[in-house]
Amino acid sequence: MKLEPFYLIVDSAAWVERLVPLGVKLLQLRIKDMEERRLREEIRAAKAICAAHDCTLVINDHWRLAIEEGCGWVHLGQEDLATADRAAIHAAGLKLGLSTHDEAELATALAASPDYLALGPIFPTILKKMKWAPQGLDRITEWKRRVAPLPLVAIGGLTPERLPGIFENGADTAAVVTDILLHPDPEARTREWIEATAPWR
Ligand SMILES: Cc1ncc(COP(=O)(O)OP(=O)(O)O)c(N)n1
Ligand SMILES: Cc1nc(C(=O)O)sc1CCOP(=O)(O)O
Ligand SMILES: [Mg+2]
Repeated sequence: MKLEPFYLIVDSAAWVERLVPLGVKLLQLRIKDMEERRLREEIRAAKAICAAHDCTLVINDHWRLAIEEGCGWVHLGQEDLATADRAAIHAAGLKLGLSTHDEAELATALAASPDYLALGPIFPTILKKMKWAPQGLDRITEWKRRVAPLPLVAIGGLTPERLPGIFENGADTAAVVTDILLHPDPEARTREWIEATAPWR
Protein backbone atom coordinates (compact mmCIF):
# COMPACT_ATOMS: atom_id res chain seq x y z
CA MET A 1 0.00 0.00 0.00
CA LYS A 2 1.30 3.47 -0.88
CA LEU A 3 0.75 6.06 1.87
CA GLU A 4 0.51 9.79 1.20
CA PRO A 5 3.93 11.36 2.07
CA PHE A 6 2.51 14.35 4.03
CA TYR A 7 0.70 13.37 7.24
CA LEU A 8 -0.73 16.30 9.20
CA ILE A 9 -1.68 15.84 12.86
CA VAL A 10 -4.11 18.30 14.46
CA ASP A 11 -6.06 18.54 17.70
CA SER A 12 -9.44 19.89 16.62
CA ALA A 13 -12.03 19.83 13.86
CA ALA A 14 -11.47 23.59 13.56
CA TRP A 15 -7.93 22.88 12.32
CA VAL A 16 -9.31 20.24 9.94
CA GLU A 17 -11.69 22.83 8.49
CA ARG A 18 -8.85 25.35 8.09
CA LEU A 19 -6.15 23.15 6.59
CA VAL A 20 -7.69 20.15 4.81
CA PRO A 21 -9.25 22.24 1.99
CA LEU A 22 -5.72 23.36 1.06
CA GLY A 23 -4.98 19.86 -0.24
CA VAL A 24 -4.06 17.76 2.80
CA LYS A 25 -4.70 14.09 1.94
CA LEU A 26 -3.75 12.29 5.17
CA LEU A 27 -4.75 13.71 8.54
CA GLN A 28 -4.75 12.49 12.12
CA LEU A 29 -7.16 13.85 14.70
CA ARG A 30 -5.20 13.68 17.97
CA ILE A 31 -7.32 14.96 20.83
CA LYS A 32 -6.37 14.43 24.46
CA ASP A 33 -8.49 15.01 27.56
CA MET A 34 -11.94 15.72 26.17
CA GLU A 35 -15.23 14.33 27.38
CA GLU A 36 -16.80 11.76 25.11
CA ARG A 37 -19.77 13.74 23.83
CA ARG A 38 -17.56 16.59 22.57
CA LEU A 39 -14.97 14.17 21.27
CA ARG A 40 -17.63 12.41 19.23
CA GLU A 41 -18.74 15.74 17.77
CA GLU A 42 -15.15 16.58 16.83
CA ILE A 43 -14.74 13.20 15.13
CA ARG A 44 -18.01 13.61 13.21
CA ALA A 45 -17.08 17.08 12.03
CA ALA A 46 -13.56 16.02 11.01
CA LYS A 47 -14.95 12.98 9.20
CA ALA A 48 -17.39 15.08 7.15
CA ILE A 49 -14.71 17.60 6.14
CA CYS A 50 -12.20 14.90 5.23
CA ALA A 51 -14.82 13.02 3.18
CA ALA A 52 -15.66 16.19 1.26
CA HIS A 53 -11.98 16.70 0.38
CA ASP A 54 -10.94 13.11 -0.30
CA CYS A 55 -8.63 13.16 2.73
CA THR A 56 -7.92 10.01 4.73
CA LEU A 57 -8.82 10.56 8.39
CA VAL A 58 -6.94 8.71 11.14
CA ILE A 59 -8.29 8.82 14.71
CA ASN A 60 -5.61 8.79 17.38
CA ASP A 61 -6.19 6.68 20.52
CA HIS A 62 -10.02 6.59 20.51
CA TRP A 63 -10.57 3.30 18.71
CA ARG A 64 -14.03 2.65 20.20
CA LEU A 65 -15.36 5.96 18.95
CA ALA A 66 -13.62 5.41 15.61
CA ILE A 67 -15.56 2.14 15.24
CA GLU A 68 -18.85 3.67 16.37
CA GLU A 69 -18.48 6.63 14.02
CA GLY A 70 -17.59 4.47 11.03
CA CYS A 71 -14.07 5.83 10.59
CA GLY A 72 -11.52 4.08 8.38
CA TRP A 73 -8.25 4.38 10.32
CA VAL A 74 -6.99 4.44 13.89
CA HIS A 75 -3.50 5.19 15.24
CA LEU A 76 -2.43 3.51 18.48
CA GLY A 77 0.66 3.73 20.64
CA GLN A 78 1.98 0.68 22.44
CA GLU A 79 0.05 1.40 25.64
CA ASP A 80 -3.13 1.98 23.63
CA LEU A 81 -2.53 -1.28 21.78
CA ALA A 82 -2.11 -3.26 25.00
CA THR A 83 -5.66 -2.44 26.10
CA ALA A 84 -7.41 -2.20 22.72
CA ASP A 85 -9.79 -4.86 21.43
CA ARG A 86 -7.86 -5.77 18.29
CA ALA A 87 -10.51 -8.26 17.17
CA ALA A 88 -13.16 -5.50 17.30
CA ILE A 89 -10.88 -3.12 15.37
CA HIS A 90 -10.24 -5.78 12.76
CA ALA A 91 -13.91 -6.81 12.57
CA ALA A 92 -14.89 -3.17 11.96
CA GLY A 93 -12.51 -3.09 9.00
CA LEU A 94 -10.43 -0.31 10.56
CA LYS A 95 -6.92 0.12 9.23
CA LEU A 96 -4.31 0.37 11.96
CA GLY A 97 -1.22 2.55 12.37
CA LEU A 98 1.14 1.84 15.27
CA SER A 99 3.91 3.77 17.03
CA THR A 100 7.35 2.29 17.62
CA HIS A 101 10.36 3.68 19.45
CA ASP A 102 12.62 0.69 20.08
CA GLU A 103 13.29 -2.95 19.19
CA ALA A 104 10.80 -4.42 21.64
CA GLU A 105 8.03 -2.12 20.42
CA LEU A 106 8.85 -3.00 16.83
CA ALA A 107 8.42 -6.72 17.55
CA THR A 108 5.11 -6.09 19.35
CA ALA A 109 3.86 -3.85 16.56
CA LEU A 110 4.78 -6.21 13.72
CA ALA A 111 2.94 -9.03 15.50
CA ALA A 112 -0.25 -6.91 15.51
CA SER A 113 -0.49 -6.82 11.69
CA PRO A 114 -0.58 -3.04 11.26
CA ASP A 115 -1.16 -1.15 8.01
CA TYR A 116 1.70 1.28 8.71
CA LEU A 117 4.36 1.69 11.37
CA ALA A 118 5.61 4.98 12.77
CA LEU A 119 9.13 5.58 14.11
CA GLY A 120 9.89 8.52 16.36
CA PRO A 121 11.04 10.87 17.57
CA ILE A 122 13.41 11.34 14.64
CA PHE A 123 14.49 14.77 15.92
CA PRO A 124 13.77 16.49 19.26
CA THR A 125 10.11 17.42 19.60
CA ILE A 126 8.56 20.16 21.72
CA LEU A 127 5.06 18.65 21.54
CA LYS A 128 5.41 16.15 24.34
CA LYS A 129 7.96 14.78 26.75
CA MET A 130 9.46 11.58 25.38
CA LYS A 131 11.58 8.98 27.10
CA TRP A 132 13.45 8.12 23.89
CA ALA A 133 16.40 10.07 22.53
CA PRO A 134 16.05 11.29 18.95
CA GLN A 135 16.38 8.30 16.65
CA GLY A 136 18.34 10.00 13.86
CA LEU A 137 18.28 9.25 10.15
CA ASP A 138 20.22 5.94 10.12
CA ARG A 139 17.54 4.39 12.29
CA ILE A 140 14.99 5.14 9.56
CA THR A 141 16.99 3.04 7.09
CA GLU A 142 17.18 0.18 9.57
CA TRP A 143 13.45 0.38 10.39
CA LYS A 144 12.47 0.45 6.71
CA ARG A 145 14.45 -2.73 6.09
CA ARG A 146 12.62 -4.39 8.98
CA VAL A 147 9.06 -3.20 8.23
CA ALA A 148 8.94 -3.32 4.40
CA PRO A 149 6.64 -3.73 2.57
CA LEU A 150 4.65 -1.85 5.23
CA PRO A 151 4.77 1.94 4.88
CA LEU A 152 7.06 3.67 7.39
CA VAL A 153 5.98 6.98 8.93
CA ALA A 154 8.66 9.25 10.40
CA ILE A 155 7.59 11.62 13.20
CA GLY A 156 9.13 14.09 15.62
CA GLY A 157 10.66 17.50 14.98
CA LEU A 158 10.09 17.43 11.23
CA THR A 159 10.26 20.50 9.00
CA PRO A 160 10.24 20.93 5.20
CA GLU A 161 14.02 21.40 5.33
CA ARG A 162 14.44 17.99 6.97
CA LEU A 163 12.28 16.10 4.47
CA PRO A 164 14.95 15.06 1.94
CA GLY A 165 16.92 13.32 4.70
CA ILE A 166 13.80 11.53 5.92
CA PHE A 167 12.72 10.23 2.52
CA GLU A 168 16.21 9.45 1.19
CA ASN A 169 16.76 7.25 4.24
CA GLY A 170 13.62 5.19 3.60
CA ALA A 171 10.61 6.87 5.18
CA ASP A 172 7.45 6.78 3.10
CA THR A 173 5.56 9.46 5.03
CA ALA A 174 6.45 12.44 7.23
CA ALA A 175 4.10 13.31 10.11
CA VAL A 176 4.04 16.79 11.62
CA VAL A 177 2.35 18.81 14.36
CA THR A 178 4.09 21.94 15.64
CA ASP A 179 5.97 23.02 12.52
CA ILE A 180 2.55 23.78 11.07
CA LEU A 181 0.25 24.45 14.03
CA LEU A 182 2.67 26.84 15.79
CA HIS A 183 3.76 28.56 12.58
CA PRO A 184 2.74 32.24 12.27
CA ASP A 185 1.01 31.35 8.99
CA PRO A 186 -0.22 27.73 9.21
CA GLU A 187 -1.94 27.89 5.80
CA ALA A 188 1.23 29.02 4.03
CA ARG A 189 3.29 26.42 5.89
CA THR A 190 0.81 23.68 4.93
CA ARG A 191 1.19 24.67 1.27
CA GLU A 192 4.98 24.54 1.71
CA TRP A 193 4.69 21.01 3.09
CA ILE A 194 2.46 19.90 0.22
CA GLU A 195 4.98 21.25 -2.29
CA ALA A 196 8.01 19.91 -0.41
CA THR A 197 6.55 16.38 -0.32
CA ALA A 198 5.49 16.41 -4.02
CA PRO A 199 8.59 14.49 -5.25
CA TRP A 200 7.58 11.55 -3.05
CA ARG A 201 3.85 11.56 -3.89
C1 LIG B 1 1.93 8.99 13.09
C2 LIG B 1 2.02 8.93 14.58
N1 LIG B 1 3.12 8.38 15.13
C3 LIG B 1 3.23 8.33 16.46
C4 LIG B 1 2.22 8.81 17.27
C5 LIG B 1 2.32 8.72 18.77
O1 LIG B 1 1.34 7.84 19.29
P1 LIG B 1 1.40 7.46 20.86
O2 LIG B 1 2.72 6.87 21.13
O3 LIG B 1 0.19 6.70 21.20
O4 LIG B 1 1.32 8.87 21.56
P2 LIG B 1 0.11 9.92 21.49
O5 LIG B 1 0.14 10.58 20.14
O6 LIG B 1 -1.19 9.20 21.70
O7 LIG B 1 0.43 10.89 22.57
C6 LIG B 1 1.10 9.38 16.65
N2 LIG B 1 0.09 9.88 17.36
N3 LIG B 1 1.02 9.41 15.31
C1 LIG C 1 2.87 12.77 18.87
C2 LIG C 1 4.27 12.33 18.68
N1 LIG C 1 4.64 11.01 18.75
C3 LIG C 1 5.95 10.86 18.59
C4 LIG C 1 6.62 9.56 18.66
O1 LIG C 1 7.86 9.52 18.57
O2 LIG C 1 5.90 8.59 18.78
S1 LIG C 1 6.79 12.30 18.32
C5 LIG C 1 5.35 13.16 18.44
C6 LIG C 1 5.29 14.64 18.33
C7 LIG C 1 5.32 15.12 16.90
O3 LIG C 1 5.14 16.50 16.92
P1 LIG C 1 6.12 17.51 16.21
O4 LIG C 1 5.94 17.32 14.73
O5 LIG C 1 5.61 18.82 16.68
O6 LIG C 1 7.51 17.23 16.70
MG1 LIG D 1 -1.69 7.18 21.76
